[in-house]
Amino acid sequence: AYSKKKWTLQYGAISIRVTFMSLNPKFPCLRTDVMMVTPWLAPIVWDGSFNIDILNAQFHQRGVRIGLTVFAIKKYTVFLKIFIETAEKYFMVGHKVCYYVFTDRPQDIPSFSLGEGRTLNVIEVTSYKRWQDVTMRRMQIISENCLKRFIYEVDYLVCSDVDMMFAGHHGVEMLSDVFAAIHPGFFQASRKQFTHERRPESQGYIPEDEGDYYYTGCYFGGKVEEVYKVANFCHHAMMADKAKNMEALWHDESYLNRYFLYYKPTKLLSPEYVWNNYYGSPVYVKIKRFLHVDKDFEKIRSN
Ligand SMILES: CC(=O)N[C@H]1[C@@H](OP(=O)(O)OP(=O)(O)OC[C@H]2O[C@@H](n3ccc(=O)[nH]c3=O)[C@H](O)[C@@H]2O)O[C@H](CO)[C@H](O)[C@@H]1O
Ligand SMILES: [Mn+2]
Repeated sequence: AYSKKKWTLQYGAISIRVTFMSLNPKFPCLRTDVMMVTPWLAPIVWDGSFNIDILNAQFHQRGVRIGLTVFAIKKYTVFLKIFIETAEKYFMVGHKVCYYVFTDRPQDIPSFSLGEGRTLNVIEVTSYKRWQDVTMRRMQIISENCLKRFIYEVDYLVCSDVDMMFAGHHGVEMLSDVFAAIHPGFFQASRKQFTHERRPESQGYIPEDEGDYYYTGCYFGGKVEEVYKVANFCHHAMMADKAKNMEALWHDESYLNRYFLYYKPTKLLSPEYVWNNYYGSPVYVKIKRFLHVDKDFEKIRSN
């Protein structure tokens, strides 16, 4: 049942020919067309790389509680309905889930009928005039709530953009001490093409010859203690730049990438977990689990 095969692994511009013993086809937990592990041995989650029954049993045994944070500030409240409705269908089904909806318009949040073991908390926050500040200040609010609330209520946190809809399974295979998702526009890109912040004066700075992957700012998470460290770092980096009248190229996403360069994620999510139809349908992405909802930027970001 076992045979020797030659496979090619791709890491940025480097491709390596390797010989593997092929695994029992009944447990095909290996993909040979994509990179499945980082050079620091963190798994990269792709369809076909895990057995969900084993994982569910493990997480149920621990009675794990998962928080999902999402911000719906100003006009972005319109995205919430489809976000929550599709999360009910696909996000951590069968586990204990706590949604945390941060908004400046609590009266505009509809009520949802939720599955068993799932709750939704609406938390009122103040808004900012510039959309860039709205997106960046999420880090401050997340870090503060880690200490005030999340640490007492959940084990893991998943932090997401709201202009998204779930379209496929998002389960406990995602969870790890600290995880990040590869941005769908950059999983085949080389280091040179990553749109990191390149000004050395910025706290988001990543030198040209560094940077492992380009991570999206719209989806990350981990244990509450770890998410606290991520969010706290990003918020302080942003404030230090602000004091110098600077703002990193892609806002919170740039600071997040800087954090993960020196404090590597323990698990990576493939772009299946944050797809955007703008990038078409490459063969590697066999399932699009999470999709950007199209938006009229000018309309939705205007005050
Ligand atoms: C897929 C991806 O890489 N997403 C990132 C990208 O997103 P986008 O260009 O998709 O940014 P966006 O407009 O979705 O803003 C990020 C998030 O902030 C919240 N929001 C923003 C404005 C507002 O008026 N009200 C409000 O609630 C909302 O949760 C939204 O989803 O760039 C942003 C910063 O430039 C963030 O890093 C996003 O995470
Ligand atoms: Mn978004």
